[in-house]
Amino acid sequence: MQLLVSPATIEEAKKALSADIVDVKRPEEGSLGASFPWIIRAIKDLTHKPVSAAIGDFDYKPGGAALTALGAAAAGADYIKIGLMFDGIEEAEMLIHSVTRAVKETYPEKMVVIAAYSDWERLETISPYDMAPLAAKAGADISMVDTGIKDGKSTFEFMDETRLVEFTKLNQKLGIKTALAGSLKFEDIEILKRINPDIIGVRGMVCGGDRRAMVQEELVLKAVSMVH
Ligand SMILES: O=C[C@H](O)COP(=O)(O)O
Repeated sequence: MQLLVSPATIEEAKKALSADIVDVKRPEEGSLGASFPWIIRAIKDLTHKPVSAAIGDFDYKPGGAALTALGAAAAGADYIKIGLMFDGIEEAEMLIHSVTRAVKETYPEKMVVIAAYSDWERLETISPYDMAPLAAKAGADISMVDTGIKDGKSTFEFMDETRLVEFTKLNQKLGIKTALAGSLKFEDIEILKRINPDIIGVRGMVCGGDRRAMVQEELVLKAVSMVH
């Protein structure tokens, strides 16, 4: 299991370099809010670790999503991560295909991460179970869940251990990796190890519990030591 930590600034990224993957995002713009290309590039220049970039909680706009994905890849992101903030299988298929093609045509080695939300029922968006086969079919690399509304409620409040194991196994069967996130806490790490996704993603945990605060280096080190 790898640890992905989401800093919002270059200063925070310097405190997150012990994570396995450094994930650049702009929390003010949403759960998977996109940052600026110059921030992604500057963070990429800080480290040899893989850098991930969130590109937004997207409405059904496949053209905009594809161009944004290519922009994040060109800025240096090794993982390009998009959230599906809409419903509809055909729409999701079109958007996932467009984003994956946009990245892979120019950067076949880069990873495409498709996220659906653990709180999809309250958001009325596509479920992670419906998203996963579409991500696998399009040739994306990682199927992810995160909370779409960041109100302190954790993914575990919407998907219990059984449902997260089901999601992880579905991805394994489809030949795609699994990432889990959404207000995860230190005390969840043992359960997460049992579920055994490929990646867990955190921000609030390493900000002292409040994702609007700053990433703290000692909490990143604590998370790294607990995960590995
Ligand atoms: O990709 C990971 C997310 O940034 C998780 O953020 P959070 O732990 O504050 O919910």
